[in-house]
Amino acid sequence: RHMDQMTASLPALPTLPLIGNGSLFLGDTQQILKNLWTLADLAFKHKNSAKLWLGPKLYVAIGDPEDAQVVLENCLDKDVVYRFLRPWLGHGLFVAPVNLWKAHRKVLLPVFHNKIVEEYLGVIAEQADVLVERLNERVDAKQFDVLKYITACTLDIVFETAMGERMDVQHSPDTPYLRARHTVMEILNMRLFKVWLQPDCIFNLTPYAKQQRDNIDLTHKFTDEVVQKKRLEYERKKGDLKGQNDGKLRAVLDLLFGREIEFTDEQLREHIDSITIAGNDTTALVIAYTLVLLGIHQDAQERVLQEQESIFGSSTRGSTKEDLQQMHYLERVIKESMRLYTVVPIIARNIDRDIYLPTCGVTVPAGAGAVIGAFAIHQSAAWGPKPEVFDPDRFLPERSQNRHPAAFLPFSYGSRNCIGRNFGMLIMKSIISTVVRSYKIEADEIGPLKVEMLLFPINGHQIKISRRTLLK
Ligand code: HEM
Repeated sequence: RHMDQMTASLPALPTLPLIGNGSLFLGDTQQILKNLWTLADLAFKHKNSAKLWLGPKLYVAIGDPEDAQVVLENCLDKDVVYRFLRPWLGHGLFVAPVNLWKAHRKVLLPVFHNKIVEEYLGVIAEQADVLVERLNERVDAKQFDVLKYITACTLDIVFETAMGERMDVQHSPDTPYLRARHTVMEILNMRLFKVWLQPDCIFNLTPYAKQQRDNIDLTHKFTDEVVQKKRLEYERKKGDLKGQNDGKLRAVLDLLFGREIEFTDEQLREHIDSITIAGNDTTALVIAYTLVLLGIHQDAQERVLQEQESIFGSSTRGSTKEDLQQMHYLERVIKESMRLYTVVPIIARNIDRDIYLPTCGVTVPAGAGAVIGAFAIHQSAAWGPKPEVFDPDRFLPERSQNRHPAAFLPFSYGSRNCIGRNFGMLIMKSIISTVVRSYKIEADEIGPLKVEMLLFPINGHQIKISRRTLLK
């Protein structure tokens, strides 16, 4: 009651007894996205925020950059909804409680510094070449879903750079480990949107609980073995190679030994699993959306190609960091793709103390949750008229300078934003550069979308490709 009073000026959709607005999350994943848009439209008609009750818990849905900024800068604790990830990711960075997160993020931050991730460009270039080779089977054929090709490629990149292990998913996509990962993700997704499966006491009675446990065990065992192997290597080298680089790739895991916090093997596993899970599907999806958008907008594809030719001539070699720095237009295209198709559409935080939101003029009470609608903010008034139009030049510096800094948050915002965002940009630019130099892409509209943990097109990322004649 007290919470309801404090937030009385916020608009709300009608509630039902007990479940409140829980019905927003009933139905298929396409319907759920439509419901989220209904909520966003309601917020836009008021001061860009609305409230909803999920069972006994109050949430404030935020569609305003200023209010999003206040929450993301001040409330670093993740919402309880992320608890489903705990059995899998433990206290890895993604779901770690705030105190532990602060200490660990400080140690992990330098590992994702540009200077380090740039060392991974060789791995990225190699895997991009394999991707181009694999796509060859689709040349001049009918439309196909490009996401599965891209996902295999980003998995190879993220695994090798995070763990130092070459998985070769692009050539052998069907392994027990990958199957287990997939099953766990499917169960987590299902639980997120089937509210009746959320209480542990009910979930544990279903066969999914055992299936989840068995598959999580299998993935843990896999990462544990890699961690143990790397620890042995680290101990062996510690004595004779102080500070020297033996020329081998320094994967994220290698860099987590001997730091100011001595991570246990379990903590290492939790961090590495979090990184490979947070870093893969996100990156793959943005690449796939961008390729489809380039297929739809031939003028943009032509501009990307011209920029590529000005950097590479007719070469199909991989990108260096200097090359990537010159891909200004491609960077704008990728940003526009992330704005229109925000692959992490919602960010949910726990409000751990009363917090005043300046735009909606409401103090949100401690104990409530905040749902930042990144997908809605990306199409809000902050983007001027026609936010639905694909226009990469919105990101030109002169057109960006008056925009609110939190109007664009594909990687979230504030100190708990995406730690891998620079690495992600590096991968995305590199891969798209290689694909566009090799193939001309054609595509139709993306069509209806659905929200699972991430945002997917119902009909997949359909494209048609033909080989570019100019390039060898
Ligand atoms: C286009 C690619 C990517 C997108 C759109 C993306 C998006 C995000 C977002 C929105 C968050 C915050 C999630 C939340 O609070 O609910 C996040 C966190 C995170 N991301 Fe990314 N990400 C991308 C790539 C990567 C890559 C390449 C890595 C690592 C290899 C990575 C690792 C992480 C980690 C570890 C976190 C948790 C950070 C923390 O809580 O301190 N991400 N990402």
